[in-house]
Amino acid sequence: MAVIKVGVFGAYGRMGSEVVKAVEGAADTELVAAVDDPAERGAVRGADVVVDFTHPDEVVGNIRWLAENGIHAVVGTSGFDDARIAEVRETLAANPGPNALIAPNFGIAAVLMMNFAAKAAPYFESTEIVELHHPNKADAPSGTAYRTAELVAGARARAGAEPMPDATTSEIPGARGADVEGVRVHALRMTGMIAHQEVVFGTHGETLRIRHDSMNRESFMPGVLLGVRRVAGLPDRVTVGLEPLLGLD
Ligand SMILES: NC(=O)C1=CN([C@@H]2O[C@H](COP(=O)(O)OP(=O)(O)OC[C@H]3O[C@@H](n4cnc5c(N)ncnc54)[C@H](OP(=O)(O)O)[C@@H]3O)[C@@H](O)[C@H]2O)C=CC1
Ligand SMILES: O=C(O)C1=N[C@H](C(=O)O)C[C@H](O)C1
Repeated sequence: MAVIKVGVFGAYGRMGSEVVKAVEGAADTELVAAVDDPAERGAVRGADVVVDFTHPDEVVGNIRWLAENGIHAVVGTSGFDDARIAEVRETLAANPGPNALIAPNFGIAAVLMMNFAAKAAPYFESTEIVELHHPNKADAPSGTAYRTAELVAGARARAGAEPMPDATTSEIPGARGADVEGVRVHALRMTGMIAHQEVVFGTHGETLRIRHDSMNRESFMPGVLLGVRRVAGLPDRVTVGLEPLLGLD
């Protein structure tokens, strides 16, 4: 059995420490370096794949460094919009060899929640997203909520949906949440929470709620290991989302 050599960026953080345990616990992966300081990036030289769970301000620089050093990147760090994804695509194009997999959420159930939300969206006049996270989270809205809003907006556009009804003319700033491609996203930061999201749909006489809850951070690890195992063989230099690895559209 071929063993994949893995480095971890953000190794002492909430997610990175789980990744270290998962990589050490799997029979087909070997931990070569656990890095929590950008000055020590060089320790991952010799790795086939580096997993990044760091900070939205750091991650694009980390991916660039990995691309320049010929190492595949499996990225969970949030904070990616279209401009950042475009920057990563340019970086990878300039450095032939390694691939990057950027997954807004490595939870298999979370990926299914996003997929189901996109499928449901064309059938409802209104869709809004409520995400709930622990109060130590740096970014809002969450990467998962942002990605869900993009998927919902895309599905609505392809179906020729009208803009969602909303008569608000007077508003305390923020009361209606953030507007992501026409989809309202509301972010709660609560002690006691880990990572949760509800996509709320409404039409005449009916509503639907699709809810996902991460109960612990270990739950993300099967998705992370799947990414580690598959990133080198992905057909595209940059893959966004775990969907293609799960056979989802
Ligand atoms: N895709 C997914 O499924 C998931 C994604 N996430 C995302 O992962 C990211 C990390 O979350 P979380 O683990 O809670 O955050 P933490 O703050 O607990 O961990 C981040 C760690 O990264 C370190 N770090 C910061 N910059 C660098 C760098 N350039 N190189 C190496 N290490 C660095 C930090 O060190 P220091 O504190 O000293 O700065 C810290 O120890 C967030 O963006 C979060 O949204 C989280 C859960 C699931
Ligand atoms: O910061 C977190 O905790 C999480 N971040 C990711 C996000 O921004 O969507 C994934 C998950 O929600 C946990």
